[in-house]
This record gives sequence, C-alpha cells and structure tokens, in this order.
Amino acid sequence: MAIAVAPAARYGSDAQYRLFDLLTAPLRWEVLAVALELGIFDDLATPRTAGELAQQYVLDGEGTELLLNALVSLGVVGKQEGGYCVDGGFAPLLTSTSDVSMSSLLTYLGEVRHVSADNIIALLRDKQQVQTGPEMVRPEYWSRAVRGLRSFHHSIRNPIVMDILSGLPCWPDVKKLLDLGAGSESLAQDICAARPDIDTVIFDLPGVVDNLKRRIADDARIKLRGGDMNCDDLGTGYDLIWASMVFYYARDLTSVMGRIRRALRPGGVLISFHEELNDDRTAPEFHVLGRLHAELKSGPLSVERGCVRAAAAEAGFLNVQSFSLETPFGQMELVIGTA
Ligand SMILES: C[S@@+](CC[C@H](N)C(=O)[O-])C[C@H]1O[C@@H](n2cnc3c(N)ncnc32)[C@H](O)[C@@H]1O
Repeated sequence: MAIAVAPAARYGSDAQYRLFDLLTAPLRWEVLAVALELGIFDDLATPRTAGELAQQYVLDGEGTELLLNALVSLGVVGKQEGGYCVDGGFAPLLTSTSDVSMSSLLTYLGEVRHVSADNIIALLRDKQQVQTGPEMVRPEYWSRAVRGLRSFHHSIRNPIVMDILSGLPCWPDVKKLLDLGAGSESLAQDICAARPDIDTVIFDLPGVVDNLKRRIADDARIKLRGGDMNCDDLGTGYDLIWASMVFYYARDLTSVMGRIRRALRPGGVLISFHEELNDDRTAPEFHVLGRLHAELKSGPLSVERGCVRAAAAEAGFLNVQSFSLETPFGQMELVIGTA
C-alpha cells in the first residue's frame, strides 16, 4: 500500500531562511576570491575540464572539481559535459585582460571591506591596538588607494558618470571642470576623450596628486592641484565641479560648500555623487555593511540623507535638487546646485 505523503511546499520561517542565507554569504565571496587569486577565470574563456585545470595549477583534482562546481552554483561559471566555462555575462568582468575587468577591483574592495569576526571584536575592544584595516581619514591611505580607485573608475563608475554628465543641460557649455577628490586620473581622461574642448582640473590630497603626475604628463588639458579641500585654494572659474564620495572628509560641509560655490563661475554647477544613509544610519545595507570596517577604524564617515542638499542650500547654492540612482555599487544620491 502506498504511503501518503503531503509535504508542505516550503518549510521554515523567513527568519530561518535569512539566517541560513547569511551563513552561506561569506562562502560565496571566498570561492570567487580563490578563483580570482588563482587567475582561473582567464582559463575558462573556453571550456576546460577540472582535470586540465588541476594539472595546470598543480592542484588536487577532486578539490578542483569541487571548487569549479561551487563556482557553477554561484552562477558565474557554466558546466556542460564535464567542461567548465565562464558564463557569458560574467566573462568580460572576471577575465583580467578585458577592458571592463572587475577582477582587480573586486580583490581591492574585498581587502578594504571584509573583516573577520575576530578583528571586529578587537576593533570594538580597543581599535588603537589593531594595526590592520583601512584608515580612510589618513592621507597616506589614499596615496596607496590610487590603483584600486582607478580600477573602480575605469571598470564600472566612469560610464555611469559620463552618462550623468552628458545628460546635463549645461554639459555642452562646460569648458572648465574640477574633479574634486578625484582619486585617479581616469575620469579626467574619459572627459578629455569625449570632449576635447574641456580643461579638467584634478584636486586631491598632495600624496595622491604626486601619484597621478606620471599618468597625465602628456595631456596638457588635465591640470593637477594638490591640497586639502577644507582649507586650500580650489582654483576659480569652473563651469562644473564634480564631487564624488569625498564629502566624508569635510570638517564642516557647509564651509566646504561655500568654498566650492566661490570656485565656480556665477551660474556654474556643482554635482555631488554620494551614498546617503537613512536617519538611523541603518540602511541601505550595502553601504552600512560595506563601510563597517572603515568606520570601526575611523569612526562614522558616510553622509546621512539630505545633509549634502542642506549644506549646499545653506552655502548659497540655488535650485538645489536631489536624485536617487540605482547603481551596481549601491543606491547613490546625486545633488545638483547652481552657484
Ligand atoms: C572614496 S575616494 C573617492 C574617489 C573618487 N572621487 C570616487 O568617487 O571614486 C575619496 C577621495 O577623496 C580624497 N580626499 C580625502 N580627503 C580629502 C581632502 N581633505 N581634500 C581633498 N581630497 C580629499 C582622497 O584622496 C580620495 O581620492
């Protein structure tokens, strides 16, 4: 006689699902990080067997198959008749030689953002004793971060920024632009390529600017200015100032906004591009968690919703407007004001 079984379609509570998902989350990254570190994605542009890869990298055959199967479970690699190949959508992002490769960016961000439970506890107990981790309030940190920022800009951020800039009504009239706290020369170069009639000034901390000199030596349309936006001369006569993810380092945001307004020509435009947290500083998760390591080291950095807009208005900007954008690196807020 057949036994009647009537299983529920779904057992357990949402909270239980969430906790098991959180348990799995770090493994997703670790598996990806291993493949990036070994350089496996470059070899999976065409189908390869686990045995072939194991031999090439001098790895255990069974373990290599387990790793490749895990990559398939993540959805970044496909498996067909025993051959593994990077999924088409991920191939340009994960192979190191592609123009839009995110491989060095992901490794860089993994180092900056991820922190072990032991280190979090150590930071909570006495952060002065913890020697590792990103100290984003120290200028030396940014001198070392140029390479990572460049890969972020080149691979993923600049196409978004160029789309924003070229959609501005004032864009055709922009002739002089400042990239405030640029982090790399990459955006200035993309702007020069798209608009040879624009002169771009990069303002950043002196150590960062020193790092960029060699990269832009042969481009007369890009000028460098080293200094601290809180107190040093930003230059004058700009048609547009682009300020992206830099206001965390403003000692007094309204005062920095005033300096920016005076650096613009009358009618010139400020564009701020920053993530914004809710009033409780508990969302969006991407930014709250992504900043946890840096903020445990240096104290709260991220700006709260509305504070850029308020500081711009207080500093005398006109027509201050704010727009939320979805990007692969989290929700961002674009604040636009006219000098
Ligand atoms: C998070 S990075 C942002 C880089 C780039 N704007 C972007 O959106 O990816 C912060 C940048 O601000 C710069 N910075 C930090 N403090 C600064 C200050 N007081 N004056 C000018 N730039 C500063 C850093 O050197 C770094 O390039």
